[in-house]
Amino acid sequence: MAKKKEKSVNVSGKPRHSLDVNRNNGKAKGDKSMRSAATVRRLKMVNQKPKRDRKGKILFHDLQSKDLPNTRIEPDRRWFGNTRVVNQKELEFFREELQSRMSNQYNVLLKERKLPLSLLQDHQKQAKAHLLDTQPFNHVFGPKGKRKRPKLFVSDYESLLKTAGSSQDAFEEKYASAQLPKEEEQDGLRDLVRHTMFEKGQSKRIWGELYKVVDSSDVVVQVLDARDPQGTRCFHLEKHLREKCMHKHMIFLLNKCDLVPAWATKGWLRVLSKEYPTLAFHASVTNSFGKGSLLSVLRQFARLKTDKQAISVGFVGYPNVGKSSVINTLRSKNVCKVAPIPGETKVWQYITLTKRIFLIDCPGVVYHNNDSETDIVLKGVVRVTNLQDAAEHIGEVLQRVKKEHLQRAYKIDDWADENDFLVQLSKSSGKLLKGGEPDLMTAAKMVLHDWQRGKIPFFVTPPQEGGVDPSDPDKEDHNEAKITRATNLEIAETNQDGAEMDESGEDQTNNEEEIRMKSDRVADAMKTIAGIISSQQNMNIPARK
Ligand SMILES: Nc1nc2c(ncn2[C@@H]2O[C@H](COP(=O)(O)OP(=O)(O)OP(=O)(O)O)[C@@H](O)[C@H]2O)c(=O)[nH]1
Repeated sequence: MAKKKEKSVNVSGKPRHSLDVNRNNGKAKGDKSMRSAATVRRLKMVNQKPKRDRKGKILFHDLQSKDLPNTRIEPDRRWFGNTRVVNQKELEFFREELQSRMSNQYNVLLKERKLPLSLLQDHQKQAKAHLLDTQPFNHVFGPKGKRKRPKLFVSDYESLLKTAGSSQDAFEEKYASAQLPKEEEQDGLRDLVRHTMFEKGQSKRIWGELYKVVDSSDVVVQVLDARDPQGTRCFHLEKHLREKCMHKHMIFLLNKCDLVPAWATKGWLRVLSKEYPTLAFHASVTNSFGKGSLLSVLRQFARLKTDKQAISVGFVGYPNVGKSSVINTLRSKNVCKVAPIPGETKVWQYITLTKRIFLIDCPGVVYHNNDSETDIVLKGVVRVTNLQDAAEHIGEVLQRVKKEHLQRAYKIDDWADENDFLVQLSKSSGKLLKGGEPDLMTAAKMVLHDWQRGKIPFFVTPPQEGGVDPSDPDKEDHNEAKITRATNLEIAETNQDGAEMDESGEDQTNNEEEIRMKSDRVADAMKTIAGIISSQQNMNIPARK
């Protein structure tokens, strides 16, 4: 039997090799004279040596797999849920495109929360040097990186310390000399006068009211005085809205356009429309101008916010520019208190215009700037009755207003200086003190009152564009094309990404459909607004003759 068995395994009849795993076939299990299969395998493993080249570098090793598994795993966007993987080029393109879209006031971002806006903002927030802002990606990180070493201008630590010390001394010297005159100027009395009289509309309470109104509004209407639109603008608020509340819309309303010539109003409309949609307005319950246009614009904004039951429209601006008057005009009745003195509106108030539009009146806010006391008085921020040195500001009035207007308004032919003007005025108007002395203070207040109420014609001329004389009505057409181009609307098509991200086919189609409808609606609304704005410029604007 043993012979038979041997034949079946070892056909050749030769003794088996000591490294043959089947060598002990047929032996009893406990027989230790032969290597077990496990021992043979272990020994084989130990004896396996790698093949090396002449320099000793391993060419291959039996224990090492010849086809190395690919340990790099391809990124798959599905791991991250609703995200996309983009390369650096695409990212840069996205940033530039979105930045340019957002800087245009005539664009509206739909589904803003679905856009990775942090990609835009985060990189600005980073305290590091913004290398990629100044150089393309390939020049900074790519294989052909061209980054230069910083120029330190010092060779060792000691000289670095020395340079730092001397530059600090130079800075302190410069800073101290810059501070000195300010400290000298600050005498307590002057400060007190400035505080009580000229800081109206700047209190914390008033700013609180402004932010309450801005926070509650979907559309912010900045009411500007047509006589000095740039002087009554709040750049601070505009920046705040641009940076922090991009979903809110802002429009400019050039009120009191009846006090300036039509060409000046049209000029300002052209200039300001490039930044925000701008409308001309004359507030009056019985005989207004621009009411229809403003109502249509507000209705278009209401159309944009279909997700809301109603929109709120906040009216903000300098004191006395006519915010309350505009609201009264829209409602065609006196719902807000109006007065020819600044600071009449004390707190914000809600007024219902239609079922879908609420209006909010805001107290007048004065924005921090470098205005002199006379500028503040002439912007109508201060109540003239409270002025203690009204005559001081008359010189500026005489400078700003054309002589013929003053001659016509006060029936004075000529004057040497402001004092002479006031003396003549007080005599002709009977403003005399005891003993027949001219009451210069009362005469000066009379002039300032007339200025604030628009009885003395004055306005700031709009900047000229491309050498066109703004006072020349024949040349107005040159600018017409420009404004139409400026108001040409583009809609940010950034929502495509949102649609792409949806995995399920049906949802995606619904979403795309919804987005397309919304885009169409936004495009329609914005086009209508642009149409209203450009058509207003062709209307007969009520104007001072
Ligand atoms: N000529 C003219 N005067 C206007 C116009 N709009 C307002 N006014 C006058 O400007 C003055 C101030 O108007 P208000 O509506 O009280 O101004 P406000 O901005 O609400 O003022 P505050 O209460 O200080 O915020 C009033 O005497 C109005 O009659 C306008 O379009 N044309």
